[in-house]
Amino acid sequence: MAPVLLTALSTLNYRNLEAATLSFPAGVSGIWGANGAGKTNLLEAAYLALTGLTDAPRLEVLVRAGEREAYVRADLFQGGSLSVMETGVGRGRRTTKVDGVRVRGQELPRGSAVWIRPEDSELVYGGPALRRHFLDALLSRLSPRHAQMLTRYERSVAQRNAALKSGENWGLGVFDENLVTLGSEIMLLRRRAVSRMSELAAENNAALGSQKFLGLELVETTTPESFRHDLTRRRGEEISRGATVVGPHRDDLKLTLGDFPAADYASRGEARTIALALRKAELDLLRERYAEPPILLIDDFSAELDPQRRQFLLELAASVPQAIVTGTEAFPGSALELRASAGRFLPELEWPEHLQVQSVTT
Ligand SMILES: Nc1ncnc2c1ncn2[C@@H]1O[C@H](COP(=O)(O)OP(=O)(O)OP(=O)(O)O)[C@@H](O)[C@H]1O
Repeated sequence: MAPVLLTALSTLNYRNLEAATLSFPAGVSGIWGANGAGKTNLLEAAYLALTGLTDAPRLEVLVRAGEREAYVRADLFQGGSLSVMETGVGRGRRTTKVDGVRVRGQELPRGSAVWIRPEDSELVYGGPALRRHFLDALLSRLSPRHAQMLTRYERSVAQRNAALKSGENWGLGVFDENLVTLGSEIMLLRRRAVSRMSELAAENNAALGSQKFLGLELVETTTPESFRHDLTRRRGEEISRGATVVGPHRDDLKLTLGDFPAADYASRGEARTIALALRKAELDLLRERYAEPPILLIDDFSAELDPQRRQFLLELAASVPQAIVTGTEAFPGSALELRASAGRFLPELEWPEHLQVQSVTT
């Protein structure tokens, strides 16, 4: 099967990026430049165009200050043909098109990219919500059914919480039915995925040179069998707190390193290794599911000072059909090298002479 490739990325009014279309070859594209040049923004734009996903707290932060709408377009070579995916975002709204036809965001090919970032360490140190989000975002990309269940479950929790807050407790039974049906299925899907993910993450952690075993465990607030009973049992507490206190929306993905919880005991370096092991597990699972490795986006390679993790990233980038890697220095072995400055990305030779880095002779 032909590999999945991002052949071109276009952006307009996207954060600090100058309106442009960049072409990418197969292999590794290295993008380097000073802090604040727009390297992360470029990968974020590529990830949004490819998957429809963004972690931005509000869509309008993606729009260049002073403008009303931003636009990203990915030309994707997949399954032997080219498709054009376009996303437009503005305050609280988004439109997505594939080959000119409007689609819902979930209909984009979600297995097409994995984004590795320095802030992934927060998966270890951050709260349960971050890990739940990691797990559910991945599961939603692996299974449209999970994505659908999750949306409906979250809506049910919100409605139930509103009823609990308003004191309209007579209707809770109807919400409970929905919650138990959807929540139980989510728990089962999560259990299956975590079981495979923990094998892969442990392997990757060892491949990264860690001597300690990385364990992943789903910590559930209830089970499919006892969900209904637990809702009834804790009704008094729920009414006084105005919130649904059991269910998959309160579960955690606990990480242990050796004998200890990683969140409390892992060093910065160990946390970075765990985060990389998790992201690589994400890539492995997407590759297993879609039979094709996703496009790999690696942000700020040069922040990685540890030789073993650097080597791991180098090999990982070389192992997939296409990777785009950013850093403050050139990435070894790139098929394409672009220099970033003030939202512009050009091959070194194409920079106007007065903007080129002067070599200093002593
Ligand atoms: N909506 C926006 N409009 C205009 N500029 C923005 C917007 N959002 C972010 N920026 C600016 O984009 C610039 C580039 O940010 P980016 O995170 O991409 O830099 P970077 O090259 O990855 O830097 P670093 O190496 O420090 O990670 C920042 O200076 C930021 O202020």
